[in-house]
Amino acid sequence: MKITELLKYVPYYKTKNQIENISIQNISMDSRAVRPGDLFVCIRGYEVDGHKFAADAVERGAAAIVAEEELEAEVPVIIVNDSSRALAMLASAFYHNPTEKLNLIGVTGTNGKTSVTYLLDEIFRADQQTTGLIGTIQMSIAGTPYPVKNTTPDSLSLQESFAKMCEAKVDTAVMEVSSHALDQGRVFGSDFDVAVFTNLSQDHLDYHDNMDDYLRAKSLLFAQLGNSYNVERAKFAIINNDSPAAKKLIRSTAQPVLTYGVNQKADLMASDIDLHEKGVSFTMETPMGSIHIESPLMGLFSVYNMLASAGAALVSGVSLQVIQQAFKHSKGVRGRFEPVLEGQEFGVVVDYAHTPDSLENVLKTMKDFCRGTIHVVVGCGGDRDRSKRAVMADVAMKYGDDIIFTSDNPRTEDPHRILEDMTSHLSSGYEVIEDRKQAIKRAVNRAQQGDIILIAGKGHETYQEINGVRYDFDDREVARELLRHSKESNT
Ligand SMILES: CC(=O)N[C@H]1[C@@H](OP(=O)(O)OP(=O)(O)OC[C@H]2O[C@@H](n3ccc(=O)[nH]c3=O)[C@H](O)[C@@H]2O)O[C@H](CO)[C@@H](O)[C@@H]1O[C@H](C)C(=O)N[C@@H](C)C(=O)N[C@H](CCC(=O)O)C(=O)O
Ligand SMILES: Nc1ncnc2c1ncn2[C@@H]1O[C@H](COP(=O)(O)OP(=O)(O)OP(=O)(O)O)[C@@H](O)[C@H]1O
Ligand SMILES: N[C@H](CCC[C@H](N)C(=O)O)C(=O)O
Ligand SMILES: [Mg+2]
Repeated sequence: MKITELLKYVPYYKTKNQIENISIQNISMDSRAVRPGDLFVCIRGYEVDGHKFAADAVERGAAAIVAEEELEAEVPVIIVNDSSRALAMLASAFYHNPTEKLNLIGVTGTNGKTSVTYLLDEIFRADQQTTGLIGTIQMSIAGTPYPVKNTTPDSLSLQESFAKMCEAKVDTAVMEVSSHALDQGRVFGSDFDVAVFTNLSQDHLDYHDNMDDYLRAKSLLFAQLGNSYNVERAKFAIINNDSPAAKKLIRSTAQPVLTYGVNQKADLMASDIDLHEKGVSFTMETPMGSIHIESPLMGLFSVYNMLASAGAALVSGVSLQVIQQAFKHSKGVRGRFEPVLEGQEFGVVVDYAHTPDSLENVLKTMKDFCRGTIHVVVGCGGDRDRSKRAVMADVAMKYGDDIIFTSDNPRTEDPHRILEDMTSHLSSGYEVIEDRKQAIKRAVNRAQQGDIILIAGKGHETYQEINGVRYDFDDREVARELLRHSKESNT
């Protein structure tokens, strides 16, 4: 492809050399993957500066370089203000702007992104559509799963995936959009039709300076809504009006907004909410009429997730009846309030709650039904937001009865230090068992009929990352094995 064709999509650049005759084979952001004829884009990263690898890329045959500074190179150098965002535009153009052909829904917020994207996928499949899904657990294109490295992929892999979706005749693609991705321009240039906001609470303060900065990153999804070349379809923002962040987000978009909620007046509202042991039921009032919802999903937070996905589905033209059926038959998400059933007399639930707010939501839901003791096994990840650790411990202490603090993914941190961060302000009433399997075992041994064990923080994860090594570890498998073992030793 001619480089000048691609550069039409980059709003501002300068170059010292002639580029008119240059064609490129591919685009690369990693010098190690450059092949002859590629365009190499230098990205200033968090670990290293990609500009350092320009010479390496040229040695491997790069036909041209995109950079944020003038570099000495034997090939043309195209200088841009922001190479991450330039890469996103180049990638979209290289794959023929695939998002213009998809109904693309982006979901952002601290908690509930994976849950809402899975609900939306269920709704669109119930509507007989071919779907694409991108998020924390995996990517799937027309039912075929692919592994992922990030919740939101880098812009190059993302546009390639969108192109694959177009080839597979995907009608609607639903994706999680993390605040990191928005900040780094990974979704820049993607033509979203609907942008959904779930909620904002404390997380990622290792990356964002403060909560305002975190919200500013989230607001970029709403600010870019409708900023593409495709003006044929109406765009919509779907916003949780019960969130204190709602007003700022509503003001950040120039597109029509549909609000949802339970407390504040909104376009989609839930009333007559019944949260019970087997799920939820409520009346959903929408601009298209009211409908009774029953679902096996647990807790008030699931009502919010259903309202968010109903809003996005309705503006995409799906009927209320299809939405109602999808909610009724929802299978839930792996590792999200997932029960582990081995015929034991108490409940065991594995959940991905790794923020104070999600832990509180899950524990509140359990407290409503549990007649016995609530055992909580929880830890915090290493190399991530330190300031949420003590708050998560407080939440566990407030709602749980038998608290065991343990390791999550320590990554490169000392697990002992993470546990210190969680507990140093507490005096008593908890136990620390660093080894996660032993911690789960302790809860299983102590649980009695009518109790619930919550194993929080790792959900669907099938590994535990310690010092750069990922060891096999699946909370669900570990719990299952321990439950079977305890049953055998009791018989
Ligand atoms: C802190 C962070 O967000 N890092 C992301 C970032 O990587 P980075 O800036 O560290 O990259 P780098 O290693 O410094 O490299 C800079 C550039 O030099 C290039 N390079 C490097 C070496 C070389 O020899 N040659 C070369 O060309 C690299 O290809 C890259 O283009 O850009 C990469 C590509 O997009 C991401 O994969 C990576 O995510 C890392 C793995 C990560 O853990 N990110 C987490 C914090 C994250 O993004 N999480 C959110 C979910 C959060 C949530 O909502 O819960 C997510 O979306 O996954
Ligand atoms: N709407 C919600 N509000 C608060 N907590 C929620 C909500 N939905 C789910 N949760 C809780 O948060 C946990 C994570 O949910 P989910 O995986 O859907 O969030 P996410 O935003 O995708 O997280 P991540 O940022 O890690 O990708 C769930 O296991 C549940 O405990
Ligand atoms: N997307 C989340 C994942 C956290 C999962 C938890 N198990 C941990 O390792 O901290 C994050 O990047 O903060
Ligand atoms: Mg997720």
